[in-house]
Amino acid sequence: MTSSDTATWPSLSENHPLLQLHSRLPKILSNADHTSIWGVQLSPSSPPVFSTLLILQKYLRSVANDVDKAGENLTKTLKWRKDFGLDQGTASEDFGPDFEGLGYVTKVGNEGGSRDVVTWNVYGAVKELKKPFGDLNRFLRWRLNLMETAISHLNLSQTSTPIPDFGHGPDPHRIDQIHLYEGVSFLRMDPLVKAASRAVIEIMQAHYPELLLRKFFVEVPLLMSWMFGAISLFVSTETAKKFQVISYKENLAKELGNMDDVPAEYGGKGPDLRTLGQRLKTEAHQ
Ligand code: HEM
Repeated sequence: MTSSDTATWPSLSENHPLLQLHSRLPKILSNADHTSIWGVQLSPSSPPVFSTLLILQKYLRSVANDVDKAGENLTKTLKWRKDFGLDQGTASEDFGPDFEGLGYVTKVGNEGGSRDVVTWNVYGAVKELKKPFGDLNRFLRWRLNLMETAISHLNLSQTSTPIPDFGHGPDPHRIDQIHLYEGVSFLRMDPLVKAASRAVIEIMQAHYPELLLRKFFVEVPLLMSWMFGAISLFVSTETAKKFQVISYKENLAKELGNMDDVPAEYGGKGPDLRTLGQRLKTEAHQ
């Protein structure tokens, strides 16, 4: 039993959309033939389990409490997770040298005194596009592995922090994402990058609702700033509102609101990304 199983959700009226969606779980789970998501085992038991409500809340918030739509979307996600082979609890895959140095997960302290999970995508470090992007399926497995690792650090099955204000306040269980574009040397939209970014955007939109806190695009070369508008066209308005372009990498720490957990290269006082990423891994195993 986890601490989340015993935590109490703020009391809800009988007709609350969250309880309506919860009552549909047995059908959703049997239709999808899959019950796990982001480290949480969805449970239809009553009284409802805290971690199950946290997941349902995200699905409801992403569709303005439309219970039918939330149920449909959750069913699709669970089916997709099963097909994609997520939640199998196997040892983490080694993606080899083509992905070396391209992605990190760290934590950055926030104003509230806790720490936000952050994913770093160092796309500017890609020298040969074919290496990470040539095999779309392999790239997707790598990118989603980074996302799933970041989510695992939210400890959704353990937490007892509900979304404040009966689900209307800011969701504390979200992650920051940072794209580092320094050194990008491809001035046109390569078909491989186009295919990879479209596929990730689609999957994130369909299967990772309410998980993005903020998204930073750092050191976008002036000649490529048009790409921001072009790619943002495929993203929902709600998501695009969370985007921020940072022209000078030294300004990133200030925007993140933390010095100690951000590498000196990005205006902080912390060590490099490799060290910070390793630090989080060690912490998680303690
Ligand atoms: C050739 C260099 C580039 C590569 C390899 C690249 C790669 C990617 C990939 C793989 C994604 C999918 C989302 C993710 O992984 O989180 C993405 C998304 C995106 N990229 Fe880039 N990109 C490049 C250049 C740019 C530039 C110059 C801009 C301009 C700011 C840009 C803006 C965006 C935006 C707005 C998204 C959508 C974000 C989202 O919804 O997740 N990209 N990029």
